[in-house]
Amino acid sequence: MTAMIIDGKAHAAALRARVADGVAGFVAAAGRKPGLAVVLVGEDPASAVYVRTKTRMTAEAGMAGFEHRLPADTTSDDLLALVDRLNADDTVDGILVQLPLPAHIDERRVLTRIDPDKDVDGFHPVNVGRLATGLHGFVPCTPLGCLMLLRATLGELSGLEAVVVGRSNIVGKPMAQLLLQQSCTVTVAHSRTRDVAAHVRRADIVVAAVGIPHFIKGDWIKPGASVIDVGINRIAKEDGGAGLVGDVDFAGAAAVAGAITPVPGGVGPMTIACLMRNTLVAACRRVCAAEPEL
Ligand SMILES: Nc1nc(=O)c2c([nH]1)NC[C@@H]1CN(c3ccc(C(=O)N[C@@H](CCC(=O)O)C(=O)O)cc3)C=[N+]21
Repeated sequence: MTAMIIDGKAHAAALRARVADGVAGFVAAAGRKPGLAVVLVGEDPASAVYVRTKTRMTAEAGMAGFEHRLPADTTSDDLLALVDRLNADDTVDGILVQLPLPAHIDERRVLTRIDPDKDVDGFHPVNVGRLATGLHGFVPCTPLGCLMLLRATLGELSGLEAVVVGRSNIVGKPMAQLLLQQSCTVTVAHSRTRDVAAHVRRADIVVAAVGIPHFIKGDWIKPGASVIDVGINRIAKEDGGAGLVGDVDFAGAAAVAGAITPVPGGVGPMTIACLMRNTLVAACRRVCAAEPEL
């Protein structure tokens, strides 16, 4: 193995420590804590684990967490009414509605109901438009975390060839926007791309966000490239237990890449740290129109 392992857990802990410092300053100036409301509809066990982690890290950063757990048969109208109350609540700076929502709820309607200035997930079309046009808004936490890891690993990204594999609204599209903003030459590959391997072979930066275990093979990676693996796939292990693997064949890619994120311990922890960051930024903007350095 030749690649440097990008320690997402360590980068996330450092970011959360910077956020905690900023939170202390905010509390001293504003006389209250930044507040994050997390809404979970239904009983999906994986979602429940993420929400618990988010709530714990919110408290560790010195922020106020408001957890709203609603039953799986909650109506769209009830959920929209809760979003309206959170929008109007001055102690709530950030609102996150955990996805996926149950099938009977219109996800788009719920996400567009969130006040864009409290939309710490960055999923509201207003924030998508802000990102695309270079205005201050909220950037989705997972691609923001990926960008921070790339900047920490490579420094300046200008002129680099970047390939994003996956075109979701949550990761692929905003990731491409962020890399374009950094003056990378950006290619977005997806399920209809004719020769994904050929595109990946040209890339100095590979961001894998397809949701297919080990989709990206080691021999696709250009020697020395930086590989960011967004995939979190739960698979059955030979011993009968469950394991987490990424979208990249880690062992194969690590033999040729310059740097690579592991799964777990790569992008995942950065996602939550960026949520803390976005919540502090939301609080600062709402109270004093200030932008903290994070
Ligand atoms: N509105 C909304 N916003 C989200 O940001 C959001 C969401 N819905 N729905 C679910 C996904 C998933 N997600 C993760 C966050 C952290 C880890 C994470 O920290 N993972 C650990 C491992 C965790 C484990 O062992 O299961 C790691 O990769 O090291 C994973 C997944 C945020 N999501």
